[in-house]
Amino acid sequence: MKYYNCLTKSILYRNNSKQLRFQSTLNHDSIPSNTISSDNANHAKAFEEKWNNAKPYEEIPTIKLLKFLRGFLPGGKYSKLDGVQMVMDVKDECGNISKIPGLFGRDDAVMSHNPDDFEILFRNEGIWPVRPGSDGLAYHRSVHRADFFKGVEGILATKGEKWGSFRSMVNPVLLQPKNVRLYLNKLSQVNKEFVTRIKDIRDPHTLEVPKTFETEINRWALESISIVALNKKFGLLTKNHEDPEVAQLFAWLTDFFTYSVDVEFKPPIWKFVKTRSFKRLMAALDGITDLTSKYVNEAIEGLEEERRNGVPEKPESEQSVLEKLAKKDKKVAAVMAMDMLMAGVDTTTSSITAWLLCLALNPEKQSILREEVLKVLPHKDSEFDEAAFKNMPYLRASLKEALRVYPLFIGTARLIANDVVLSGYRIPKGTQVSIVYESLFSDDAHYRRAKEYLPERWLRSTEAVTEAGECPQDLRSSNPFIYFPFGFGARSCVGRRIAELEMEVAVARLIRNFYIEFNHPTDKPFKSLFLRVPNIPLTFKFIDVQK
Ligand code: HEM
Repeated sequence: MKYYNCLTKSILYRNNSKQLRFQSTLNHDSIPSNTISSDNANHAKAFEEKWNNAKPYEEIPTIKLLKFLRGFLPGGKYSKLDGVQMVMDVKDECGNISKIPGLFGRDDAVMSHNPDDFEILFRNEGIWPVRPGSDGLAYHRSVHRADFFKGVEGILATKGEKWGSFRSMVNPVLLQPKNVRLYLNKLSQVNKEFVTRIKDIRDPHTLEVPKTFETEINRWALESISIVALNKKFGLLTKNHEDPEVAQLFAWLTDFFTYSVDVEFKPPIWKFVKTRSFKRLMAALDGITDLTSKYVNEAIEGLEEERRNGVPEKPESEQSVLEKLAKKDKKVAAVMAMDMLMAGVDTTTSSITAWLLCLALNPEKQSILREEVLKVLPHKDSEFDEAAFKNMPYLRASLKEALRVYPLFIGTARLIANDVVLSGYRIPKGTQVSIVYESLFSDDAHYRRAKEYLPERWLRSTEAVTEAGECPQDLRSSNPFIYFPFGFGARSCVGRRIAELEMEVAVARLIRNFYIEFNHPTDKPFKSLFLRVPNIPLTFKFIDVQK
């Protein structure tokens, strides 16, 4: 009986997600035009009614301008809060939808915690969606270092058609699973080195790694992304782990995320007076630009020298993202490689930390994962077979669940491209709307047993997966518009496939080699800068798996 219940729910769930995909790629050309016009007319009428019945924009609960401003002064209530705490404080005061007053020339921003609004926002993000919140980076690239970035400001900082042409060039290289899997073996090599490094640095008695393990994960992350972006090995997990240039790069990346919070979320005084945070942000971005462009130039020169020396072009499977894109446009290739180095270190560091913590704190789930890994990696140093690697549902599910338990970002934002009604209020076209999903992830109203780490939620199984007879569908949210850790739509994370592959290859190798434990307090394991970063010493215990 349980089997049939699960089967039916599974079919319903799949239909639901198919519908979601269909709607998002809806091609009106394939629908008879008379259907479109009558559908459009009905839709317009229904919307007009909804709009007329909605409450005016001005009535959205808000915090009075002066009170809000005072909150940021020394001793004010926001002055000591991090980004997430501030967002939650506003939610406590105003409810599920609120309006953050615009200050110093910045527009008001609407913030919604209501999942019914999320779908409406994404359906109305327009052809070239704009995600606000990168003003500092955009200023750096279009004004401060216009000399360098002129005309090619990169994905993170560009808007409109220019962003569209950039993205359409990099999507086929970065997002196609076929292209990404080409890096499987190279990444596997990095992770064998990671295993050796862990054995070298762990305490021989306690088997715990030092408090500085976060830096080792940073090194793993940069080593992994530079293999993909530049086809370059820094050797950070072997002989070059103390590379001073790379240590400086990590410091600049930390500054980038730290000072971005002040520049993007606090009153933008920097638009009038260059504040200390603004100057430090520009300095960090200057450093990142100069160093990553040095790496990119070295990689391009290396390629050109090979050509000059008559070395035949490498097969697709050997080429880096830089090499593939350079064939289309050299400058785009260089800026994209820089974006990847900027966006691909702290993101994967925090996410793999989250995953390792979840597995360490849930040894029974770790054992299930190890069983699956043993089939694909029968020996500790076995290589990944692509077909077998594709068939690792528990690995994939356990990553998805880790990103639910400890999400990297608390939400995302868009400039809305049409008039819409959100949570019963009229929101005019052009308004900045942030959606915050993080508190929904840990809410039992949306996820049964929300506080528990249950990778089973994300399995496709048609059988009951828990002792209580629950199927995966019971454990997932019935609203498909709640869970999107990599964002949604055309402006979603371009590095998603790479990030997933890097982390999956790493965790499979680590779990094959070690039983992982964490025997220290984990009350607040992450703090919020621009993104979540580890907040505790990552003293994992790595015990060798014997066979
Ligand atoms: C687990 C790791 C990662 C997570 C959870 C993550 C998540 C995200 C999210 C939520 C967004 C915003 C999406 C939206 O607004 O709809 C984003 C954008 C982006 N991510 Fe990632 N990311 C990760 C790793 C990476 C990596 C490794 C790269 C480098 C290749 C990368 C490059 C980017 C870029 C360039 C954008 C901007 C895309 C655009 O605006 O068109 N990310 N990411």
